[in-house]
Amino acid sequence: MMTAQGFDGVERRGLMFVLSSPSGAGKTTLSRMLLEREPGLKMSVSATTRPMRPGEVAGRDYFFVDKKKFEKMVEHGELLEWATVFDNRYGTPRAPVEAALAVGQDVLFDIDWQGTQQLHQKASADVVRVFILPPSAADLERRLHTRAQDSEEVIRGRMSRASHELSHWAEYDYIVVNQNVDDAFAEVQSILKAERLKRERRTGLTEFVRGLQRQLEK
Ligand SMILES: Nc1ncnc2c1ncn2[C@@H]1O[C@H](COP(=O)(O)OP(=O)(O)OP(=O)(O)O)[C@@H](O)[C@H]1O
Ligand SMILES: Nc1nc2c(ncn2[C@@H]2O[C@H](COP(=O)(O)O)[C@@H](O)[C@H]2O)c(=O)[nH]1
Repeated sequence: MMTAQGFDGVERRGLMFVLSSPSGAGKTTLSRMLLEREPGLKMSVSATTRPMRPGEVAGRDYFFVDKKKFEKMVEHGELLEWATVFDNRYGTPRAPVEAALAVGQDVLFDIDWQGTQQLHQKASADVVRVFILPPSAADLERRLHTRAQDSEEVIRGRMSRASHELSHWAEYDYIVVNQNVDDAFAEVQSILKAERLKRERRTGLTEFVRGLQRQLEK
């Protein structure tokens, strides 16, 4: 049983908090804000076969591996989920996620709809799925350009896939439109806080309430 200590001292199961969106809608930005401001949350660092972008750090942003190494990870069952996205392979290393949940941390994922489906099939009760929408197609394209980390060709490819990515919005528990980043962050943070309080994952509630009753009946 994977349990976490809630901030109020009531034990609960750790949760897997997933952000998905079309490329450029703001998952990485919102993830960084969450990690800075939410204690008890750990980022799942994915493995990928895509080339490193300027400014990215191996082991922090991704584990950059070649195709052969990725295939070995799949073969050995080292990935909790994996998918091909924009012609590259991406996958979630299993061990760090299980280790974090075991010591009572929640885990944050920036993964696509295919990975989200796989996680949900494996552990639906512990997965919270949030889909981030851009306010408009023009904003999405502008954001991919201002990020200035991908070639024109890559940006065109991502824009042409955006509509297909969007088509999976209804598979998610929550939808956040990222117009103003502070507003979107506040919404995502509220979702996390509320999900942490859900009765079903607060395994220590029965004991906590019994304790209260004992005190009241003295
Ligand atoms: N609300 C916002 N308003 C304006 N710019 C934003 C907003 N949110 C994020 N951005 C900017 O948009 C760009 C893309 O954001 P980000 O890298 O977070 O997207 P992403 O969804 O993680 O993309 P990818 O899936 O390609 O990794 C970044 O330059 C980021 O600073
Ligand atoms: N199924 C998975 N999808 C992943 C994983 N890590 C990242 N992603 C998604 O890939 C695209 C592109 O990411 P980028 O960093 O190249 O812009 C984006 O939608 C990510 O959410 C993963 O481990 N599994």
